[in-house]
Amino acid sequence: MKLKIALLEGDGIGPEVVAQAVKCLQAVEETFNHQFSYENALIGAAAIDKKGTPLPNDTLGLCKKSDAILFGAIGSPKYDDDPDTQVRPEQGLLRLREELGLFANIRPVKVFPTLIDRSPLKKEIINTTDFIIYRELTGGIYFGEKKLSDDGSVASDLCEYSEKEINRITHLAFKAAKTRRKKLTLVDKANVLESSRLWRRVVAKVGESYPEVMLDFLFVDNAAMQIVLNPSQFDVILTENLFGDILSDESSVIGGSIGLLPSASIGSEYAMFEPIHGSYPQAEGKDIANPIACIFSAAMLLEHFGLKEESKAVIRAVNKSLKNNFVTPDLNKKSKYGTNHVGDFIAGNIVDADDILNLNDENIGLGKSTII
Ligand SMILES: NC(=O)c1ccc[n+]([C@@H]2O[C@H](COP(=O)([O-])OP(=O)(O)OC[C@H]3O[C@@H](n4cnc5c(N)ncnc54)[C@H](O)[C@@H]3O)[C@@H](O)[C@H]2O)c1
Ligand SMILES: CC(C)[C@H](C(=O)O)[C@@H](O)C(=O)O
Ligand SMILES: [Mg+2]
Repeated sequence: MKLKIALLEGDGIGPEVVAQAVKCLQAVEETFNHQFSYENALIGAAAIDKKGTPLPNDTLGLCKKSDAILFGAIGSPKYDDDPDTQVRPEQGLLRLREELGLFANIRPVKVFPTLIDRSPLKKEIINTTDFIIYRELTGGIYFGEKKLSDDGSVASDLCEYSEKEINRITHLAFKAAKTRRKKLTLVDKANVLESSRLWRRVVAKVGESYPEVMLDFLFVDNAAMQIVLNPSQFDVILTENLFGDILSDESSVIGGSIGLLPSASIGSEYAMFEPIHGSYPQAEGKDIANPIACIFSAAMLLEHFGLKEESKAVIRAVNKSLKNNFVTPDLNKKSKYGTNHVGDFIAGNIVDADDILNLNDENIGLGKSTII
């Protein structure tokens, strides 16, 4: 297959983790005889520094003419520490999601058996965790009107949702639940927020078309507790933009590191693949960032294009690195392996299943049916 992939490395550890994911994609090309082409473009603080804007037009243009986008991370302390700055790296990512209509952000959360002792949570609580968060990505408080009074003493961010926005992601989440354990939990704050009450009405209505899926509702404060108390109760979590952002970082604790969690941002025309973590500026240039979230994002990219064996081969190679303790320091403080070594190991172990004897593939995958 031929694929044109836009690489948006961004800031901080972004370029380092994207480089490892590209090594893996190149290994997939060789092993499975595909032809992927890669083109880089600027985004975030790197784009502000060079072009004065966090999403230059040529970056957006490249994304629109590519088959898929692989994104690293954006953000820099230079902007985080200055609340008065008008131009911020994060605006680049948000505008990109909006311009490309990437309304569904799919974040699988799974515990890898080899890492079970790395989690700060007890083994018996986390060992059967396998859920997936469907986070609405182009609406809500992120995109509502922002106001600051003239004297700067009052500020507001509007949280607005339309039936249409809720409908389209809800259908995707129900379809995913149908192929999994057939349970969908809507996380909201319907006891307080009008927008959450609209979510409940719309989701309940859409649910009538998916009678085989059990639908339940959870308030977000309770959900934040349940995720660490009893994560295996969840199958598909559907939620709005801000709640999904927060709950997914929380969920990453279950698996042992945020450096493991990938995501796919999907719309009706475009698809982008992005780790859930940020630019981790403290680690920039130190060769310590975990590249697996970005490598798994590349695996989701492959799965998105129906390259299932290829995606599995990447995940199998990651599993091998975890099993052999070939990991970055976030997973083992004493580890002497860095971002590059781990990336090389994983890329070097991407093989076609046909070439493996006694293949035990039971535990391969980022969980049940991550992409639909
Ligand atoms: N999608 C994105 O690009 C994205 C996501 C979140 C935050 N950000 C931005 O990133 C910057 C830093 O934000 P932050 O510190 O709140 O979040 P962060 O995700 O960058 O880092 C938080 C912590 O998570 C851990 N971590 C993150 N990525 C890791 C990796 N690959 N390997 C090992 N450990 C990892 C580190 O302990 C780190 O201190 C900010 O400017 C923020 O706006 C960007
Ligand atoms: C950087 C920020 C805009 C972004 C978000 O809040 O969506 C990040 O936290 C994420 O999870 O991708
Ligand atoms: Mg986030």
